[in-house]
Amino acid sequence: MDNFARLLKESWTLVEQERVRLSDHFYARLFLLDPELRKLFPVQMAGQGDRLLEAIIAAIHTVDDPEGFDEFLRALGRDHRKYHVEAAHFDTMGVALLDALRSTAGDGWNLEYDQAWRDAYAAIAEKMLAGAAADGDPPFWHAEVLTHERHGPDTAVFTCRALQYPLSWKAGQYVSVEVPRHHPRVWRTYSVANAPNDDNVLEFHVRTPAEAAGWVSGALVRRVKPGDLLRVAAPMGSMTLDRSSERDILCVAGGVGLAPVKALVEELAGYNRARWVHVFYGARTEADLYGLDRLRELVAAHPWLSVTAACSDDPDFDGEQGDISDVVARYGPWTTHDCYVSGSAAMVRSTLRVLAADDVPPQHTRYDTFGNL
Ligand SMILES: NC(=O)C1=CN([C@@H]2O[C@H](COP(=O)(O)OP(=O)(O)OC[C@H]3O[C@@H](n4cnc5c(N)ncnc54)[C@H](O)[C@@H]3O)[C@@H](O)[C@H]2O)C=CC1
Repeated sequence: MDNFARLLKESWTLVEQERVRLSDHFYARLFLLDPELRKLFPVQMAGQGDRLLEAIIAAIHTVDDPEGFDEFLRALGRDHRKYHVEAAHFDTMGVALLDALRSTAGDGWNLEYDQAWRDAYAAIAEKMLAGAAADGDPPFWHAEVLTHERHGPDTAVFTCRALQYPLSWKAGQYVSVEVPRHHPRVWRTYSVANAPNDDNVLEFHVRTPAEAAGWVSGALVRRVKPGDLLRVAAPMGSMTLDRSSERDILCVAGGVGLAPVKALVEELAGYNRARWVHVFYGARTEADLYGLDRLRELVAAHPWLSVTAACSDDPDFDGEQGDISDVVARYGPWTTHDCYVSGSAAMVRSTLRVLAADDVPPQHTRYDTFGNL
C-alpha cells in the first residue's frame, strides 16, 4: 500500500466509529455554506448520511486499485447527474467534508491526513465530473410501470419501460430508482433482474418487511401499480459477465439477491454453449422462493444450467436445508469457477469465506450487496 492510501485508511479509523456525528456535521456545514443545496436533498434527511459515507468508504477502499477506483467514480459521477449536481457544488462539499473530518477526528488529526484527504477529494471530484461530462445519456430516464406482482406481503416483482431510448445496461448491473409521486428526491439502488433487451424494459425484485423503514422499497412493494411513473438513473456496478472466460460459473443468490443472478443467466442464455452454470438460490421458506419457477423454465431450456434451491427456515421444504453459503460449501470445491454472489451483506460475507477456503482467486469472484460488507 503506498503512503497516500495508508494515510487515508489510517485517518479513516479515527472517525469510523463516529459516522453519525460525521454525517451530521457534514450536512450542517454544507447547508450553512450554501443553503441552496438543501433543495437537492430529500425533505427527510434520515438515511441520507449513510449514503454519503458509503460512497466515501467505497472510494477509499478502491484507492489501491486505480482502475476500479476510476471506473467506480466515473459511474458515480454519471449517476449523480440525477441530483443536478454542478461543478461548484463539489467545491462546497469538499470544504464541508474536510471540516467534518477534522472536527470528528479531534486531536488525532494532523496536517498529513488533511493533505491526503484534500488530494483524495480533488481526485474523486475530478473523476466524477469527468464521468458526468462524458455521459451522453439523460441524467435519468422516466419509466412507466408495466406489470406488478406481489409475492407474499413483503416482496414484489415488477417491470417498467424506460421512455427515452435506449437505456443500456449490462446484465448484473444496478440502477437508482425514485418514486417521485410518493418520495420525491429519494433514490435507492436495485439490481436490474433481466438481460438488456430491445424493448427498453427493466425488471426489479424488491423485498421489505412492513415494519422496516425502507420508504422507497415500501412504495415499490405496496403502492406502485401499472401505469405509474418512476425515474431510473445511470446503470452501475461491475458484477458483469467476463465473456472472454471459459471457466464454469457459480452463482449464489440469497432472497431478492436473485435479481442480478437472473439477469446474468438470461444474458448467458443468449450465447452460452460450453460453460456449466450452477445457480444456488436460498430463501427463508419455500414461499419466499418467488423466483424458482422462472429459474426452472430456464433449466428446462438450457442443458448447461442447474439450479439448487435451499431454505434456511423451513424444515418441511423438500430440498436443501440451511443457509445458502453452507449449501454451496457442501457442493464445492469451486476453485476453477467464476463466482457471482448476491444477497444481504451477511450472506455475501459467509459465501466469500467459503470461496476463499476453496482457494478461488479473488479476481474470479464478483459480488453485490446493498449493505456494508
Ligand atoms: N433487490 C435487489 O435488487 C438486490 C438486493 N440485494 C440484497 O439482497 C438482500 C436480500 O434480502 P432478503 O430477500 O430479505 O434475504 P433474506 O434475509 O431472507 O435471506 C435469504 C437467504 O440468504 C441466506 N442468508 C441470509 N443471511 C445469511 C447469513 N448470515 N449467512 C449465510 N447466509 C445467509 C440464507 O440462505 C437465507 O435464506 C438484501 O440485503 C438486499 O439489499 C442484493 C442484490 C440485489
